[in-house]
Amino acid sequence: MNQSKEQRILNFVLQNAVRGDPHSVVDTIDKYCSQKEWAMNVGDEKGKILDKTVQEANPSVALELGTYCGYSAVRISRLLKAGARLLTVEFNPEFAAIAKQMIEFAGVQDKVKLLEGPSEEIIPQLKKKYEVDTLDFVFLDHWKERYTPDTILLQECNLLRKGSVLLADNIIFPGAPDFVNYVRKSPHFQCTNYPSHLEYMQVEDAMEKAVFLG
Ligand SMILES: Cc1ncccc1-c1cc(O)c2nc[nH]c(=O)c2c1
Ligand SMILES: [Mg+2]
Repeated sequence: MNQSKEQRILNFVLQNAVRGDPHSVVDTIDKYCSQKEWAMNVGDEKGKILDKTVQEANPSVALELGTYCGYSAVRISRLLKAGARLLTVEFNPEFAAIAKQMIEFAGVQDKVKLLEGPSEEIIPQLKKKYEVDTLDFVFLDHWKERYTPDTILLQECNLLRKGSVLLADNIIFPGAPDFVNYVRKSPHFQCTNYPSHLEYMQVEDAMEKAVFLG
């Protein structure tokens, strides 16, 4: 039966990237998705905003909602200090299987824990089952309808501390207007907007950073 787009992306990486080199995996996915088949990786332009935000936060424990093929999990984990870890959540089992192989090929499997299931089920398990105290950084890149409920759930589960950094993708396209309204109106968040473009396209998009104030 014919391959999925995600399997074709993985195969291209396995054949063209350097095993154990996260930079080459990220660059190779960008090459494939800009030249051959579009895919919803955060991409290099927004990826540079992600990089700067991660470096600034310098997290010990980071959470990603929406793993997809593992592009941003590899991109984030290559910036983590020794001993720091990334938990990444993926609902779609096909995507999770691809991402697992992508993460292992990149050689970042010791920094990244891939959790398969719905974010609303996994978030309440983070403290007890995954030994998380609080989260230093959260990348929201799963489904726009879940951005606000999951941000509220993170607070209800006491997973945020003063200074925890949330960064959300796709604020303009596909768009997450309720999330933007929620964090910008909330006295508990200090927000910054980063205009950019949809990955691999000349369509406008943006990222929103929301720092938890406690
Ligand atoms: C799929 C798609 N088609 C046209 C325009 C944008 C998208 C798109 C782009 C993204 O970066 C996404 N990130 C996380 N989750 C998504 O569902 C998603 C969808
Ligand atoms: Mg996205």
